[in-house]
Amino acid sequence: MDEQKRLEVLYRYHLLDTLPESQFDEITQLAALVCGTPIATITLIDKDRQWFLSKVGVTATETERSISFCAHAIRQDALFVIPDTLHAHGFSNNPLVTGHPFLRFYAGAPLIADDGCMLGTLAVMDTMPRSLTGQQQNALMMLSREIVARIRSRRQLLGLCRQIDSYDDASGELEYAYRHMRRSANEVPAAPRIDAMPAYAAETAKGTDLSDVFINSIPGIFYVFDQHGKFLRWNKNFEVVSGYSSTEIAAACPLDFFGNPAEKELFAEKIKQALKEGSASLEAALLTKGGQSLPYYFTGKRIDFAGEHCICGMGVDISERRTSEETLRLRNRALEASINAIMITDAQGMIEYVNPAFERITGYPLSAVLRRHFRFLHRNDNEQRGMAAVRSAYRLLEEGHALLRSYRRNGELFWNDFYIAPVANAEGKVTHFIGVLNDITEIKRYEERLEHQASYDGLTQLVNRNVLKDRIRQAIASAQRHKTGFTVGFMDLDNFKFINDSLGHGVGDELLKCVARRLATCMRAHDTIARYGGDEFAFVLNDAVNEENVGILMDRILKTIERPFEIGDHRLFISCSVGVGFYPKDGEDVDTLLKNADTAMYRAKESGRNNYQFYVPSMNDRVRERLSLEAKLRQALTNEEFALHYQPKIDLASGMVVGVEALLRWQPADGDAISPASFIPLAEETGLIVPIGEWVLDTACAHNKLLQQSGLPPIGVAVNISARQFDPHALRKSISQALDASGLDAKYLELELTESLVMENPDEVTRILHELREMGLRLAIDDFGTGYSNLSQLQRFPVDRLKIDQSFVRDIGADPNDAIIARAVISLGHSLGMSVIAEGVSNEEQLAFLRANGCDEMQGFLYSRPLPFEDLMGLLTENRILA
Ligand SMILES: Nc1nc2c(ncn2[C@@H]2O[C@@H]3COP(=O)(O)O[C@H]4[C@@H](O)[C@H](n5cnc6c(=O)[nH]c(N)nc65)O[C@@H]4COP(=O)(O)O[C@H]3[C@H]2O)c(=O)[nH]1
Repeated sequence: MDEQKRLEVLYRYHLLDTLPESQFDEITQLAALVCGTPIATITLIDKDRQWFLSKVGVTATETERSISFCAHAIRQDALFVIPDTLHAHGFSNNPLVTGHPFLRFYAGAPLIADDGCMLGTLAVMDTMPRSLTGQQQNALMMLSREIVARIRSRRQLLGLCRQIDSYDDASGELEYAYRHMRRSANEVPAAPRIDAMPAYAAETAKGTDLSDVFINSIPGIFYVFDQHGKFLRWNKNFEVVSGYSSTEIAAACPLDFFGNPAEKELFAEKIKQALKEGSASLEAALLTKGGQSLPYYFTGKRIDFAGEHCICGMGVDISERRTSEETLRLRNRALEASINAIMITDAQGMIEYVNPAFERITGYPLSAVLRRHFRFLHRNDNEQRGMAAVRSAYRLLEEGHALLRSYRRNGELFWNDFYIAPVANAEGKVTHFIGVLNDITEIKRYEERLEHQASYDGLTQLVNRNVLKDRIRQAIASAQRHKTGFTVGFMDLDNFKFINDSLGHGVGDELLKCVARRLATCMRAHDTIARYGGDEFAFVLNDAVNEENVGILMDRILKTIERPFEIGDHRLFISCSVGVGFYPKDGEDVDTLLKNADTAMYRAKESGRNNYQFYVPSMNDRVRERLSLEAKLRQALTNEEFALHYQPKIDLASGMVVGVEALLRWQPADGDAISPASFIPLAEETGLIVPIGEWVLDTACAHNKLLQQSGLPPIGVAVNISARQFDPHALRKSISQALDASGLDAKYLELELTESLVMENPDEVTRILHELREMGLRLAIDDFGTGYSNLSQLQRFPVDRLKIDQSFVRDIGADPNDAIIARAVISLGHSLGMSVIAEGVSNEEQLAFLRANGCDEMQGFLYSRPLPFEDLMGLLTENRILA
């Protein structure tokens, strides 16, 4: 129907701008009562305004049509409900929502005239979001039809009045009818008094008062009682629920229906309040005839009925509400007590609630986040990956989960394991989302730590061997793609074990860290350096295939590592050996490349350490040899393949043998004798030098004691100690054991330490040498002149003897420099209070030079080669004097 036609119909009813009529007010009061709302109106929709034919809880008589909810409701012939205006499209900004009376709930039942024309609505409204039960909705629709029925009869009455007005000769009967009808149509009806009667006996009220049909359709109990507490009307339900008959109710007073004295008193007060203020409500237990207490919500309004103030009231069974309130209370409590942060947003993501855990985790209290979009938690980090899942959940109204970087109020990042789920209303429409925020920052950090531990070396923070292998794999793939190559290097620190053993693991660890840092300074950002294990490092140089350039880099590494390290009070000197392999020349897979670089590194060690070697295939032959030698060496001790030979030391002044040097010989059972120069370095590298060294000490001490026991004059025996044996604790122990077992006096045992060993870490060595001296031993520095002795350090060493290296002795006659050095060593030793011995003396010329320059002792082929023990005994017995 078009609007013009609708307005014509509306105007024909002559309803607009009329005086209030109690027959309509009664219905609005009932509507408010039935639906439990503070506001109810009968609204007629005029051209530009809505006009209230009757109203409860509203002061205005009309508003503009543009802001009217009813203007929307009349567009449909069913009940029009807005559960929450703030979430209803097109209503959240309505001035009646944002301003007084702040409407949050609206339900309007259309007033449909006979010809289908919409006159307006019967509407109930509330300032809280809510819904209506099915029964309440039915009641509202029924009341709206009742209004239309009354409008219709009102119109008929008005028509009749007009007809009667036109008949001057109206009869007295008609006159009476006219007056009566006029009252009904336009004036407050003179409702006949209803005396104490059963509900269905109040015939006089029918037609002009509430219809029995309506009363009995009201959910819950309904009653009207006068100021004296006398029941005038009630519905059938009241009788059913209370268990009392209509006669009993008629004889009862309202307070009889309460068992609890406090509630009785309260109800009496509420009656007074309703009579005085117009309305009152309360929750109390209704006592049935059977003695049952039923939780009920009572509302009562003052009405003028039967010529006096009465209370028209309803009672609704709230057992279910109580249960759901209890459930709600529990749920609320769970929300409040939850350790997870929980937030409730509307369907657009605007926050409506957050629990205390939310404030604890994010630092934001409820007041700071209310009506803000929850995305503020992600600050500028809104484009992170997890946000797509969250947005899609909101868009598709479904559950979602994402790991998000969220930010606390203080700006700190936290990892948010975020779950959201949609919440639908009674009609199945999604109105809200509930979000659970789990702060998993600690777990995430732990995972990162684990990940880091799985990839990085905890000490140096370099990547570990697993990552190194991955990087090599990547480098191979890239080199294959781009037809290029790269370099793999293996680096091992020389004599690291000595530092670790003598200075402790703390110093050793610090040194490794410093080495890692220095190594990093030599590399480019896209190269990889890894700690391979122990004192081994490995690296991958991407794109580096040129031997010359790589050689320059290797030199730089050697020089960098050579520089002294200041660790605590220690100034440490260390060198390294590096092996290098190129892809694809030296291996096309990870393992081969690493193996060959490792082989080259061993070659560098064999070549005197502190150098680098590029891999060449022949190195593998050497490695194979070395491996087989190592296998044999491991068996040599148990197979008793070692022997000691002794080379006499001669006092140059007397020409007499004053001592011997023990030199190790290895005669494998199934092959030729192997020179110590070949197997001692291998024994050092493999650690076998330790048990072998113990055997040497034991044997040398035992032999020397045997010499003394055979009646020969006591002489000293010198034993070589290599760097790997120089673990102070183990060394002291094996020396004590050897002396104890043999019974040899410590003063007859001399230890020969190489100059390089002594000078590498002079502070530490000085301390150990003092300890050894305290045991009564004698100490000598072997191969003197080959290292770079620091004279001030030398002075501090508690050493008895310097041994001029045989390389200087060999060419004394031929090379003037060697003669100068030999002479310098002699005078240096003497000036420091040490005796000086020359080794490798093989001819008279050398002997003459040494004598002429005041050297104290000599040893060498000139007098005797190293001899098996039995031969030594023969030589000493012979007592041959050096001429
Ligand atoms: N050309 C020549 N050589 C002479 C002459 N007089 C002695 N020699 C050799 O010079 C080396 C001296 O020993 P070293 O410098 O301590 O050098 C030793 C020492 O560093 C090491 N070594 C030998 N035995 C042991 C041992 O029991 N323990 C440890 N740690 N090292 C040992 O092996 C190295 C080599 O020992 P050897 O082969 O026995 O070689 C010995 C000896 O046989 C000579 O007049 N002319």
